[in-house]
Order: sequence, then C-alpha cells, then structure tokens
Amino acid sequence: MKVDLPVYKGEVLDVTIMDLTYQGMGVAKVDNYPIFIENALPEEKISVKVTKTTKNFAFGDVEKIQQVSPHRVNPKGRVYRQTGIAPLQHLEYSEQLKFKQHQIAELFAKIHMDDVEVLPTIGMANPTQYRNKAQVPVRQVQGKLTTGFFKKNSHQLMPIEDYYIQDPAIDHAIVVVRDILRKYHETAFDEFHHSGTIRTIMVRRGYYSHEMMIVIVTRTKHLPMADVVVQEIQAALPEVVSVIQNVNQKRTNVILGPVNNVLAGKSTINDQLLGLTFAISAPSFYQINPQQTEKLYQLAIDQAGLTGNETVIDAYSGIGTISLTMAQHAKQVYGVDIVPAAIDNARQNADKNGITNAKFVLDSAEKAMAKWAEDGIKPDVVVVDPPRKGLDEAFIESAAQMGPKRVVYISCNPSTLVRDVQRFGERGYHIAAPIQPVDQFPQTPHIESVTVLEKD
Ligand SMILES: C[S@@+](CC[C@H](N)C(=O)[O-])C[C@H]1O[C@@H](n2cnc3c(N)ncnc32)[C@H](O)[C@@H]1O
Repeated sequence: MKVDLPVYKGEVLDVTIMDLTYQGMGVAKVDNYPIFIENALPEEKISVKVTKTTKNFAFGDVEKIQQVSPHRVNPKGRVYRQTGIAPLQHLEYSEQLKFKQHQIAELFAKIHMDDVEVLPTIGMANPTQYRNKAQVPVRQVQGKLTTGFFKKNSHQLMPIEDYYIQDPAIDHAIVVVRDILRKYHETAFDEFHHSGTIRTIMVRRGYYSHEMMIVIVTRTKHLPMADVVVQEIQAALPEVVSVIQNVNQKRTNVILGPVNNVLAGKSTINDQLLGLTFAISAPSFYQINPQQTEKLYQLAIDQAGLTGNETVIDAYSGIGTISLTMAQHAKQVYGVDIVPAAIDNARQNADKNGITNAKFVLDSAEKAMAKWAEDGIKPDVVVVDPPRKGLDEAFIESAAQMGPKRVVYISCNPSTLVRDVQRFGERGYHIAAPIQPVDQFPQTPHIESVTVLEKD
C-alpha cells in the first residue's frame, strides 16, 4: 500500500532540530514524521535535503545552518564526520556529558521509571587522544597501500593520519608501519576480490607502561618479507615489545582471525590499572580509555560495599581487571569469560600480582552462573560488565536464584541496561543508588555507566 509521506527524497526544507538520537544525529519533525540529520544540533535551524525516506522516518543532509547552536564547536573537519571516528566532535564537551546523562534518564522514563536518578556524567579534563588501542583498515588507495578509516556505512577507505581520539604515539606507529609495508611492497587487502595480504593494523599501547603491541592482520598465512618488516618496525618504534601476525582468511567484517603468530618479542604487553599489573594479549578485551577506567572501576569497587568477607562473582571478567582489583577487598572472587586468551591472561595476572583468592573459568557467563548456582556458591556481590547486547535472561535467572545482596552493573549500552534492570526488578532487585555515567568514549555517543541493584 502506498503511504503518503510528508517529505520526499531530494526535497530541501527548513526545519528546527529538537533532539539528538542515541547515535548523535539531530532530529527534526515534519507532521510528527522524524528526519534524522547528521551534524545537526538541538535548537539549530537548518535547511535539510532529504536523502532517504522510509515508512516511519527519513534521513537528511545539512544544506545550510541558518541558526547555529551556542554549543557548536569547531569540528576537526569533514573526514572525521564522514568516517564516524568522532561523531559528536561538533558538540561542546560539557554538552556531550549532559547528553549522555539525559539519554539514560530518558530511557528509564520511557518505561515509566521516572524516579531513577542519573548523576552528571564524569568526564575527562582532556577529552581527546585517549584511546589506547587502534584497529585501522588497510586498503589500496590511488595505487598505494593506505591506512585510514571507512566512510560511514561503506567500505570506502578515507586516508587519515591523525585520528584525534587515539594516543598520538599510536597514530605515529600506524604511519611508521604503513610506510614499512609500502617499502617492502606488501599488498593491501581487496575485499571485493578477496585478494592482497594486509587487512588491518592493530596497535595497543600501555598508558602507564608505554609498552606497544603491533598486530598485522593478514588474509594469507604467509607474510612476505616478514623478517625485515619486523626488524624495521622494532628499529623505528623502540616502545614495541610485541609484534604479532594475526591470520584472518575469512570473508568477514570481523577484524581478528583465530591464529596469532608472535613474530617478535612477547605475546602480551603489560599495563597498570589502580596499581595492579595486567598482561594483555591481542584477542583479549581491555578497556580503551585507561584514565576513565580507573574512575569506573573505583566506583564499582565502592558500590560493591566490600569489607573483606565477601564472595564476589565477576561475570564477563575479561583479563581479570575488575576481579583482581576486587579480590584485594573480598574473601573470594570468581571470574568468567568466553575468550580463552582473556582467561589465560586473567590467571597469569592473578599470579603476577600475587593474588590467590581469585578463580577464573573459561565458559559463557550464563552457563558458568548456572553451574555455580548448582554448586551452591552464594555470592554476596555479582558484578557484570557485559558487551553491548547486555545480559542473557538465563544469566539473570541464575543470578537472582543465588540471591546476592548486590549486583553492580557496568553497562556500555543504556538500552540493554534498562531492559536488564527491569528483568532484575521482576526477580526482586531494585536500583539502590543513583546511576553514575562515566565518559569512556568522548566525542562519540557511546555511554558507559555504573548501576547498583539491591535485593528488596
Ligand atoms: C565489556 S568487556 C568487559 C571486560 C572486563 N570486565 C573489563 O573491564 O576489562 C565484556 C567481556 O565479555 C566477554 N564476553 C562476551 N560474551 C560473553 C559471554 N556470553 N560469556 C562470558 N563472557 C563473555 C568478552 O570476551 C569481554 O571480555
């Protein structure tokens, strides 16, 4: 059935921006029909060109900003917007922090939990150059092996050397590695023909340790001239303690493949968090904003209310960062993660820090939780830090059955947080303190927060 829409593709019209979506796009409405517009801020009056219409909403591009928001700041340039590296960079930082606070509050209000208090977001003094990890695609651009970022919603590589939100030492390393790969005529990955060698360069750098890991992700098992390439990388970048070839032969958007060959140095780098040392391997998760992570973890520790006598479960433990920090204030900690390298690192990290009251299992959190419940483990506190999709319902069921006094929920996605809080609510848990957002991802719309739930 043909639907009459209030706007048509190609139309240019004047609108006022009312709001920002969770992705940081401006929202205007024509007869209640929303148009989502990049690089448009609330209260701005703009001329928008409609680029796409669907039954329920449209997308548009800014043609001209007629009235500029007082909160608009000088962005770094078009490429940064087009690639989505820093989609909120045009919004004053203090407003970004408010935006994140309000996003969480609004999502709770939508499910009629208006009484949930959300505190102002804890931000950074310098909200740029914070990322300790980069994964940049490598493609052939104008006949040359090139590094950069994909244009949004495409696989068109835009060459970039200054990534703005990454540690500048990492930006420098990417250019150095790119030039060495060019010098030895390595070929860039071609997705369309599934040919060429180098798919991605990944760099990790310890914030305190300055140890650097370079991961060269290849489509092929063989990396031509590997010896000289590695020698030159080590000579040019003295901080490098680990060079790894990761082999990913699949036709996939997943960045890392299953095979990691250490080409030089160690398989891990070390870094510190809250005074503990952690070994981190290529496939393991490690928080990307170390300065904010310390604030986040400290909050989680405080909210857990540990006195030294508690049993704690840290589900989605990664390399054991939260588990081991909490183990210093608890009787026993159990951690679980689904990635084998992360659990190897977690066990190694317990030894490294002389911590003997933390036990790690390799499993899915939902299965481990069910087993621990069967084994009669009675945690006082359950800490969860799941990926964006949030918690599995079976996990929540087992957690509630175990009856911990507190659940500390570290969330990187407010939508799934809200859903999971409701599910905990159905099983006798309520929010016990104001939710605290911590800005782990300045210049982007991503929102991290800590929520504490207590048994009714
Ligand atoms: C957001 S990270 C948190 C890691 C850790 N807490 C930290 O702060 O470094 C989420 C972790 O969940 C793990 N993960 C994803 N799905 C899982 C599952 N079903 N069961 C257990 N762990 C899972 C990932 O490997 C990753 O280490």
